[in-house]
Amino acid sequence: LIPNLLFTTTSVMSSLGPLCTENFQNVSSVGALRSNSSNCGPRLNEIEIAEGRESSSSNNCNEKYACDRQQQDRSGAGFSIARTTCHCKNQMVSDSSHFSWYFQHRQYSTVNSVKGLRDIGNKLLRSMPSFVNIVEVGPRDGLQNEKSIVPTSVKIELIYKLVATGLPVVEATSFVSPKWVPQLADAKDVMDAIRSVQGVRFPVLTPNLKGFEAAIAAGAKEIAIFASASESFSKANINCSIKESLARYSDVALAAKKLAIPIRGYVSCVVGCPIEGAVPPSKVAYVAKELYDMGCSEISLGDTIGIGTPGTVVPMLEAVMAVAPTDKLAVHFHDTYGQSLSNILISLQMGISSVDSSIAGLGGCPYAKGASGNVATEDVVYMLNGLSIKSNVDLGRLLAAGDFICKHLGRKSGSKAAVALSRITADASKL
Ligand SMILES: CC(C)(COP(=O)([O-])OP(=O)([O-])OC[C@H]1O[C@@H](n2cnc3c(N)ncnc32)[C@H](O)[C@@H]1OP(=O)([O-])[O-])[C@@H](O)C(=O)NCCC(=O)NCCSC(=O)C[C@@](C)(O)CC(=O)[O-]
Repeated sequence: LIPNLLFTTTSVMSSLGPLCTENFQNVSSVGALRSNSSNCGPRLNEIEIAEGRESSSSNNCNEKYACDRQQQDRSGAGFSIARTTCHCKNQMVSDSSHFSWYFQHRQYSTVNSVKGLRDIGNKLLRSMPSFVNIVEVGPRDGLQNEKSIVPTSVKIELIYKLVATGLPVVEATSFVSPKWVPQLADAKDVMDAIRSVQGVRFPVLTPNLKGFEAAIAAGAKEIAIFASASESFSKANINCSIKESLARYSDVALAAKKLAIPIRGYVSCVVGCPIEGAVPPSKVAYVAKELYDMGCSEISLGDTIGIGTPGTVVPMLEAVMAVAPTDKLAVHFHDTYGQSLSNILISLQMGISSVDSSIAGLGGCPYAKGASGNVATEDVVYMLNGLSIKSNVDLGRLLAAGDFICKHLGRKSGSKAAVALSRITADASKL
């Protein structure tokens, strides 16, 4: 391996200006765009490979960088990697506020500059939050649709691995009818195993008082209730009308309040329903307001079948923001049409700072035929890092968690970032 080798992964933002390397087709980092002035370094948010060395933070490394561009490589899948050899007195630059990870004895880190982002004269980017709270839904939403029952021990290990990434919230399981969702029939055992884990919130889904009581008995400290903006989906998912569901949830909310248990509320089918088609924003706003008035501390807006685009998400968010405070809202996108990251980006631009996602893009609702997985947590973190938005989640550890569950399920990761990063690592090991 060549020492001091720097790899840069990038995604298209070419309209923001030329880079110091010719024909750079992809640039993922706003910071990188800013920093790529004529002297070529240091790039911000680059993925660095510094074999066997600790990355160190250095503010004055900029002047000490000598940057010899070597070549641009194009892998089979059209993914381009610019290979650049950089020499820096203090070795690779790393911002300790960003992630680093270890893989095959090399250290990877992204370098990013919050200041860089602030300096950007682009009001769309400036309007975004500086921190995003990621709600990991993999162990629940991700696994609930799996045909073969995943052993409880695997679910527990997955949760431990997710906790180790720094994720602040991991939706652990559901206390729903095992006749409806057999995969999560082991909810009590999962909760037993994570009872003593501190510092992470583990909300669980409760569809009624029976589920609430079981969840509390199992040690749940936070619950989630889930209504729909579509009548037909409400019937298919929880066997009652929207009105009946809200009455049920009102009882659950009351019981939760008595125990000071925080409640997360979901609205599903926020842009479309697998049975009814388009769902008007006013219906979403109605259900969101009901949940807000019940005392939900956060309301997650779910594009259950992943058909939304920024064109449909914006009016939906506008309608909901008119009835509930923006800081109480989260977004929950499935990636059926590959729109989830653009939908998240526009949501961030509208002031949302809480995003649901699922490790390796696992997921799908058993009662929403054809819906694909949730947006992958790895992809969300990769994008946030590129935007200099903190999440305190370690991408390397996420990759390990995704790898673990994908191996168990015997399938490829649904995260594009995870697949691409594993390819880079494979390339690097050949050098
Ligand atoms: C709501 C019910 C229970 C109504 O189901 P039901 O059949 O109308 O309920 P029931 O009261 O007639 O009870 C039927 C049986 O279930 C039992 N039961 C009843 N409640 C519970 C409970 N809590 N826990 C365990 N068992 C329960 C109950 O005791 C009874 O058992 P039996 O007497 O026949 O032996 C059912 O429809 C259900 O569990 N649905 C959950 C479906 C589900 O989990 N779907 C996936 C959620 S994903 C989602 O909603 C979208 C989201 C959140 O991810 C966001 C997005 O992507 O948009």
